[in-house]
Amino acid sequence: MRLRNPPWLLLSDVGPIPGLNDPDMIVPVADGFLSPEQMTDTQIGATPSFPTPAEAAESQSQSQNLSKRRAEDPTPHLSYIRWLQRNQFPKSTIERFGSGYQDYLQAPLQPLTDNLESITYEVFEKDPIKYDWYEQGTAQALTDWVQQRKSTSSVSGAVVVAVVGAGRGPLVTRALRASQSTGVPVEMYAVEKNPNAYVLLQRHNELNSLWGQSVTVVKSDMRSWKGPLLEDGTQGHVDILISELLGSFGDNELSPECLDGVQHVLNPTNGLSIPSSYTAHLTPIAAPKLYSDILGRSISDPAAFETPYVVMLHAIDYLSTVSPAADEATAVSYAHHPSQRPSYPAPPNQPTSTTTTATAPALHSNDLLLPDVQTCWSFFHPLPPAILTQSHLRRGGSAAGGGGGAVGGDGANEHNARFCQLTFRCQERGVCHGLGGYFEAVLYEGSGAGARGKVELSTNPRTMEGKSGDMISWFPIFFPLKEIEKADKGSLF
Ligand SMILES: C[S@@+](CC[C@H](N)C(=O)[O-])C[C@H]1O[C@@H](n2cnc3c(N)ncnc32)[C@H](O)[C@@H]1O
Repeated sequence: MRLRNPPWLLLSDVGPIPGLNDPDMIVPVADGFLSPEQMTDTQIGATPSFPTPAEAAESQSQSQNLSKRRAEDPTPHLSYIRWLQRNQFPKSTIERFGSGYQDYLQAPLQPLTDNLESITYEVFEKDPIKYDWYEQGTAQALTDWVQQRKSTSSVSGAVVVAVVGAGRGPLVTRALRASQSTGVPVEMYAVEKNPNAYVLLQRHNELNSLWGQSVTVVKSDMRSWKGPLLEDGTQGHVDILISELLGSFGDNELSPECLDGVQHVLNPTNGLSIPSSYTAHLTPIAAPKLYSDILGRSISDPAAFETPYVVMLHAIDYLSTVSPAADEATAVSYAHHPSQRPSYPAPPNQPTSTTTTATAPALHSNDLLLPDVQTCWSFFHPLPPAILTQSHLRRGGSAAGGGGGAVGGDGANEHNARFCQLTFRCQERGVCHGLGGYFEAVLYEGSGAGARGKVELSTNPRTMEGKSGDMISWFPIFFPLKEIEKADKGSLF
């Protein structure tokens, strides 16, 4: 009932529907039948208390003040189904935001190669969680900086902060707010290579009272930025580099490559990056709808199966699951789990006396299990200087490395190549059409006495609720398999 295209519901063995052809007997749509799309948020969000079918029929007839004939409700089954449809469980924020995007395959963004459009930034900026978390992480980092008495890279003593890949500037605003709320002064830089976004950054600097022309806006690829220009004409360092260059699978929008390229501006002793690390995660899924869509595309596009897709996974099944008991930490964060939902009353054909004590319909055993989402690999920033030195030696194919291979012409990026082998156990028979991919990121983790925990982002269905529930900026990624894999109960992938 909550699907984008709601299903037809066929009632069988319910007897004739009196007056089916009598227009007076037909319950109008507004009285009894609303598709999920027609419901308002309040209707969707109303907490259902689930009366018995008889109560549903009665309250409906009362509230609608129908004629006596209608009050008797010759079709309580229909009334009940309609009532259920009106009282569906609330949609999560991402379900509301992604309505219309379910199972819609999109090519991942390439913000390094392409310049994003203003509307794309506007969509990012609607995220109710991401920017708050960045502000919190930055505030913690600034507080720790002062408490740990670290020296700064500025003459004034202010902490030098640069937002690299600033877009239209929301992270700059959040960093300035963090400075304001913590009372730690900052010297602020905004670096952006997209000429359209650069113009907006300049405008913000002129018009936004919080920015107050205090931000140095730099139009540059971060990898060729030399760092803050000092009064004596030399180049200084940055204390905190803030970026948001993450793709649905963590590194797939080239965050590691960009941040490695700007690390030379970072304060070599105390400099830190927000985010400080990110990890990629996978789980095998059955996704027949996505598979047939990609199969269709492959007729005209031979690379259709070699392409990862960003997609709001919907009509899928997790093939490998684990019991919540095996993982209490993640079970706690699984607040929308079906087992925690209120129970529906018994179906209409049960006697009234038993419906009041009815229990929830039997859940499929898979409903009680969590997807087995495993970690593939991690990236950390800043990198140990020795790794970057090695990378520089490899650039251009020097004797110290070179050869290239799969990761680029000259081997300078070999330290960012990753592979992994994972084993998944299948609980039920199924067909694996591909892998669902997710990421987790640590924005900031305090250290030492008084540290206030990690500030993290996650799209991993196992941990998202606890780390950044309601975040909407990223849909999962889907890696299709060209040769689909049949799996038996208990088999291993
Ligand atoms: C995902 S957007 C994030 C924008 C903004 N920080 C936000 O959170 O709304 C990434 C931004 O980084 C910029 N970017 C990507 N690679 C870059 C590079 N090498 N140098 C400078 N900017 C870059 C893109 O143009 C884009 O504006």
